[in-house]
Amino acid sequence: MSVAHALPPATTPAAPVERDLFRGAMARLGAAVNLVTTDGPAGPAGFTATAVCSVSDSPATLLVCLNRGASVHPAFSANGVLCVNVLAAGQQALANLFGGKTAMAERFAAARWTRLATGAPVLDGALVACDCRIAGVQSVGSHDLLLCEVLGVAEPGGEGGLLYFDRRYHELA
Ligand SMILES: NC(=O)c1ccc[n+]([C@@H]2O[C@H](COP(=O)([O-])OP(=O)(O)OC[C@H]3O[C@@H](n4cnc5c(N)ncnc54)[C@H](O)[C@@H]3O)[C@@H](O)[C@H]2O)c1
Ligand SMILES: Cc1cc2c(cc1C)N(C[C@H](O)[C@H](O)[C@H](O)COP(=O)(O)O)c1[nH]c(=O)[nH]c(=O)c1N2
Repeated sequence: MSVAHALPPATTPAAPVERDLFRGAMARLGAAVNLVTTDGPAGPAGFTATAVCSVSDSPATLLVCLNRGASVHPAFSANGVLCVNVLAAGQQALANLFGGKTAMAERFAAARWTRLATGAPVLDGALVACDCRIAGVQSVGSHDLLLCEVLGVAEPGGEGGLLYFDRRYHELA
């Protein structure tokens, strides 16, 4: 039997699905949890992000999706640099702090930080940190897609992974 005969006929939906259906689908797409930080003329800022992925290894490029309505958005635009701190097992409290409506000083006071070349904060105990320059930005719907050139990588000492799946955190050994 050919592959075509094994598949039902295609349909062509007229429009994107509604928001809650989409979010329910995305809740089943597990992802790493990251603190994305910045510093520079607009001062320090940081937020929790799961919408982060690898784009290209030459040049080394990451994608970070940032809601334009987030309080941190102007700081990332003005500073032009960021660090993707991939969280390790046990760092759920930091993920909640940087994902809520908490004041920026309180977010950064909860952990220890160093810096690499760009000056964006590097989280002590992260699994890995990618120090980046924002090389391009494209707006899609509610979010800005930040295309980030990776200028440096550090391993700040964390062990074990942290995933966000089914609206909960899960630790990986
Ligand atoms: N990509 C994002 O912007 C994103 C991702 C995860 C969580 N969040 C924030 O955290 C809150 C709690 O999330 P939850 O997973 O517990 O439940 P939820 O039902 O609000 O979201 C389920 C999933 O949908 C996706 N999602 C949520 N809000 C989105 C948005 N504005 N744009 C694109 N994708 C989105 C994410 O993959 C999320 O894990 C969300 O309401 C949102 O404010 C945002
Ligand atoms: C687990 C999880 C994952 C994400 C988020 C939250 C949480 C809890 N948030 C929301 C984001 O962290 C939040 O909007 C920021 O903290 C900014 O909040 P304020 O606008 O400063 O209150 C988020 N926002 C975003 O723009 N892109 C993303 O990928 C994610 N991912």
